[in-house]
Amino acid sequence: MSRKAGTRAGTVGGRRQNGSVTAEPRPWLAPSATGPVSATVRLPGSKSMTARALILAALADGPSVIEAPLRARDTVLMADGLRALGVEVDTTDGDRWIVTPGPLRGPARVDVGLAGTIMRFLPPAAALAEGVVEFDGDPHARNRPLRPIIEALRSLGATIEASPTGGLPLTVHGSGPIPGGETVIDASESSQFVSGLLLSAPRFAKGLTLRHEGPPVPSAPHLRMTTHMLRAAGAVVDDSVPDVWAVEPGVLRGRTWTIEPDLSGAAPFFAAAMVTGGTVTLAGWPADSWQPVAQLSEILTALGAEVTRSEQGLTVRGAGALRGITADLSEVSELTPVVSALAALAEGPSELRGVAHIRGHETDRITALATELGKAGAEVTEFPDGLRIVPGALHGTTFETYADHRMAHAAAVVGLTVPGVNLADVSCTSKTLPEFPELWAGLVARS
Ligand SMILES: O=C(O)C1=C[C@@H](OP(=O)(O)O)[C@@H](O)[C@H](O)C1
Ligand SMILES: C=C(OP(=O)(O)O)C(=O)O
Repeated sequence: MSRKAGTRAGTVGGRRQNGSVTAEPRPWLAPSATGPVSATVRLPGSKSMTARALILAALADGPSVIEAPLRARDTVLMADGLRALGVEVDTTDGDRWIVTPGPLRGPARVDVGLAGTIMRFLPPAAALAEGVVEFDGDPHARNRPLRPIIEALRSLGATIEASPTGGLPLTVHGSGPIPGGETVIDASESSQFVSGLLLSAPRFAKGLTLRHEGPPVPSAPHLRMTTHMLRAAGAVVDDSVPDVWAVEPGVLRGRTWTIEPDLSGAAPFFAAAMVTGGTVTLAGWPADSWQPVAQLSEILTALGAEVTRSEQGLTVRGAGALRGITADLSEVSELTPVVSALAALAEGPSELRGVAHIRGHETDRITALATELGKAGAEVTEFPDGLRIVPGALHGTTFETYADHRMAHAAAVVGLTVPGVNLADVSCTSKTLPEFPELWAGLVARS
């Protein structure tokens, strides 16, 4: 599995649906392992880092290069959205994207697909443009929370028409950079509200002082990724006061971004080592990462894995049976589906809490996991903010994926040791790793 092959095979094609491009449903039988899986995997770049690099490059004072980007539906649609706004994004070389900023302008139409990063990171950039910019996406994208960031943008000077629910479809009426200044937001439904505002804030006339008020903001490591990358682009950011972020108005510098392999995308591959008692190494892992590797290691270790870092990369070794865990996953909520799959295969019960907001992810992940793992034979109780999972004698089933890539990853993990797990549609993996079915089959073939 070369990183090159991984980045090259990205496809985003398919039938048009509600103005968006989605793939044809693709039923898929999850392959079962015949023994321990032992492999070194090379995965494409982080979705979150690629999205941030694209925005920061588009708002910079000169060209930028994005090395080892993720080429998947979320990042391809982000690049398309920036192009629609007047930014040149050359993706001809899949390993080295070149972004050349230009004056941001409408009229433009942006298809957000089902990407939280696009629907929350691009409207603030559109508020810097001259002209009308329209946003819409997949049917479920209209249900994902957006109101708090739209209201914050309005209070900072933007003119935005939104649907009656406060979300998509929406239209930004731009007349050049908005004033910016101070505002308050409740970002408990998504850290991306904060990240989206901060990324464009250096270009607001007065910068931004943003204060969060409400239940805790989830996904703290993603907020740190945002402030790290802003500073790396030359922005002056103060996050010394909890729940307050101040960004000075100023110039963002064009630069070379090197994107780390996607840690969340690696989670199912690590899970494969754990479920089969094998070893999986993620190659190309940097010594100093901007992704939440400490949190991932802690959770996988609690479940019974051994996690080590070496020159070869980040290695997860299945060290025998899986243990049930009690964990607060709020910092790494996007891992909930794969961790739930591991919990369903563990020796004892697990309780995963602190993730109420994942009901607003690609699907309501709490209900979806309860339903599908329940169908496979686990005893699952839903809480408003999580799940209790009691493993049972699991059996094959048709596993719905709800257009959610991470539901597909969870099903694939269960299928390693449970024959007959049929995914109703694996095409949703194109969101962040279009080559997932082939990479997974190659991995399992090595068991
Ligand atoms: O900023 C980002 O790149 C992300 C932040 C998180 O969003 P939430 O805070 O909505 O969970 C995470 O779950 C998502 O996959 C990516
Ligand atoms: C929550 C996720 O994505 P998004 O960026 O669309 O919110 C995810 O990838 O798990």
